[in-house]
Amino acid sequence: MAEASRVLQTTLIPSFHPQHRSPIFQSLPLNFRRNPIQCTVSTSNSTKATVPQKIPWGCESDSLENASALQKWLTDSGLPPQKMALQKVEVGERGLVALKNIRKGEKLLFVPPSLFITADSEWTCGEAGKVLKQNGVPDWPFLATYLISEASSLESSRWSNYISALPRQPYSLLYWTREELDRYLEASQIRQRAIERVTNVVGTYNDLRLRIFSKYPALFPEEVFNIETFKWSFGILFSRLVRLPSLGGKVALVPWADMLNHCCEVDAFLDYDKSSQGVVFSTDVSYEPGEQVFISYGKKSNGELLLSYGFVPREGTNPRDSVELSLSISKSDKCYKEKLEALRKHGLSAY
Ligand SMILES: C[S@@+](CC[C@H](N)C(=O)[O-])C[C@H]1O[C@@H](n2cnc3c(N)ncnc32)[C@H](O)[C@@H]1O
Repeated sequence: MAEASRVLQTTLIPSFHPQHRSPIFQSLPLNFRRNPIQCTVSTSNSTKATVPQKIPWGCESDSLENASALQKWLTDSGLPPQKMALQKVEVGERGLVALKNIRKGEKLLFVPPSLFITADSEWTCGEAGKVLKQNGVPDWPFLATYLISEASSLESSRWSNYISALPRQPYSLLYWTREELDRYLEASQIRQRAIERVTNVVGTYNDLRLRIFSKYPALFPEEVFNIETFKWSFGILFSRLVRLPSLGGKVALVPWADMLNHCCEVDAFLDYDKSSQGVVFSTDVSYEPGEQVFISYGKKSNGELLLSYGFVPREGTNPRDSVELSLSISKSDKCYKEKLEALRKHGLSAY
């Protein structure tokens, strides 16, 4: 058997039929099919009674209640004056909106490194950070644990204003039940990747619990470090962590920059700018006051956007949307060689 896969320009995620919506979808506006589909479903009911069901920090995903405190803290912490403000928006619920005219090609943001959250950031609970380092915990689980630790430190954490403005439940496939993954992603290869992602997050948490948390219960109490808080922190990382090519691919949470929503039609990417020493992006379109400013999260299909960021762009607006199809040719096929050659001519790999 020779197999080849090809990326075709088509819609990846089957549309959600209102009759098949789970409770969260039922609360969406009636015109939800015209808007990007935001995807968060109920949390699992397998948690123990001692474990809190709701994350006690952060805010509702469309809430501006902590926005002014966030903006003040950012300014006090060295963020230069901005041409954008955090506001409610039509695409992405909250986002950055132009306050002044913004020219095409203009550099924006300038978030200084002192505001980045990385694996090198200082812990409010230094002992906990030391234990994770001693155990060689890799960046992602390290940062996920760091975020929970800082969130639970409340006002003592230097990130408290930032964490208070993060969504209490990020839009993420991590909150979908297995039944929902099976039902809504039935025809999509994203289904398998989503199942693997959920399994990895649960496995990572279990591994940390067995190897580290259970040995240091005073530093990592289960009421704080549990699967619900890990789903939250991984959901935040998946949807907000940026890779900075100019810093050797370092990953960081960059407060303020992470308030920018994605648009499939722009080509503007976050990166560290060595000359201004901050995270910036250059716009590739101009904006007038009141317009939402967008960046690109990458040239991703709808399925990939759903997998990482928990949303699907409005139907027909993603020129990068694609689906993988497997083609096969039987070796006993009389024209096996010719067909293989024809595939190769079209740039398709075969094995
Ligand atoms: C980096 S955050 C952007 C800021 C976010 N809107 C907020 O209020 O915190 C990424 C999240 O924003 C939302 N988002 C970004 N771009 C979007 C879009 N084009 N359509 C719908 N939601 C979007 C998704 O919930 C995604 O997980």
